Amino acid sequence: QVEKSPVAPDYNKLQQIIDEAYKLFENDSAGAPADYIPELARVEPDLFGISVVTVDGRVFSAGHVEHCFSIQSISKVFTLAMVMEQLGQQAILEKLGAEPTGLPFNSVTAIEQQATRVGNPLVNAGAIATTSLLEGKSAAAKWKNILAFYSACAGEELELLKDIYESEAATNARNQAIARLLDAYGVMYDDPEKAVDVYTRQCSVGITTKQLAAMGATLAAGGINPFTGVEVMNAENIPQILSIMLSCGMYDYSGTWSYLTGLPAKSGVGGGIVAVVPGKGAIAAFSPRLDGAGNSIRAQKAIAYISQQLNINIFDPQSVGVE
Ligand SMILES: NC(=O)CC[C@H](N)C(=O)O
Repeated sequence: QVEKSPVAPDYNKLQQIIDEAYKLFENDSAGAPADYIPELARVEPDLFGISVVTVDGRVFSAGHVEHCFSIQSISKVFTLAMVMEQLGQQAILEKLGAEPTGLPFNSVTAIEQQATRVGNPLVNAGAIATTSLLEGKSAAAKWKNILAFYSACAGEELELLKDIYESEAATNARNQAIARLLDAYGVMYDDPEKAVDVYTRQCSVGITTKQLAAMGATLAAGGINPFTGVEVMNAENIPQILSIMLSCGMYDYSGTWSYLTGLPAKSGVGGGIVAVVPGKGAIAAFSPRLDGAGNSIRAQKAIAYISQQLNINIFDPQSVGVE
């Protein structure tokens, strides 16, 4: 039986584990970058970065952590946080739901099957519906609020990656079809075209692994950004947000991910993944090559390795993190 004591975390060991994860998976070239968005297919596939940000604002990194990549589906978590704040937890459950679809993130079949049509806010249908629920006078006002909120969560000013946005906007017929189908079912709460445009913009926000880890650490810290100390979201909503991340955040691989890591996480087809360790911090990783579900392969492996080495798993009553 290993003795666990509430001693100060060993930050040297944490850095060492991150370096090990980088070295272990550095030469792993399995998978392929997303190519249904032309600009994503042009990203350098060998990029690989890992960052950990703690709730008290310490940063630990390895690899290409300066590279700015598109946040993609990870944005869905933060727009959900905004809408939950505006409409409350019950409205999220009723209008969007919290059920994993068990189907790919852009599934139309899921819309036909799910009671709420969208299933949950972390698949494309649910995320476009979430964006359509956002309060705001115009699409431009909603987008401005989204960018400001994401920036507050990162603790730094974030920007739109124009090339990604234009490329995705020119090829997002499927998301437009999803929005129109939701409209036909009465679960689209703004003009479908405008909602898809705002959604496409939110997916095209550029972030580094450090900024992504800071966004996750804000969730871990009860809504307080660890760098700025600003309270950016309501702490009361965070258990519900993390619950949806755990059951739906890794697309139709969420069950296996939960089984392997016991950590709420969210991935994006840009190659980023962030895993949240409540009360402690967040682990973010980025690498463009994806598996069949759309999750970055090296980012998954790095986060799983780090969390296992640190003995962090929300279902483990002994889990105390770094010792
Ligand atoms: N899984 C993802 O990251 C998908 C996001 C992407 N913008 C899309 O709508 O297809």
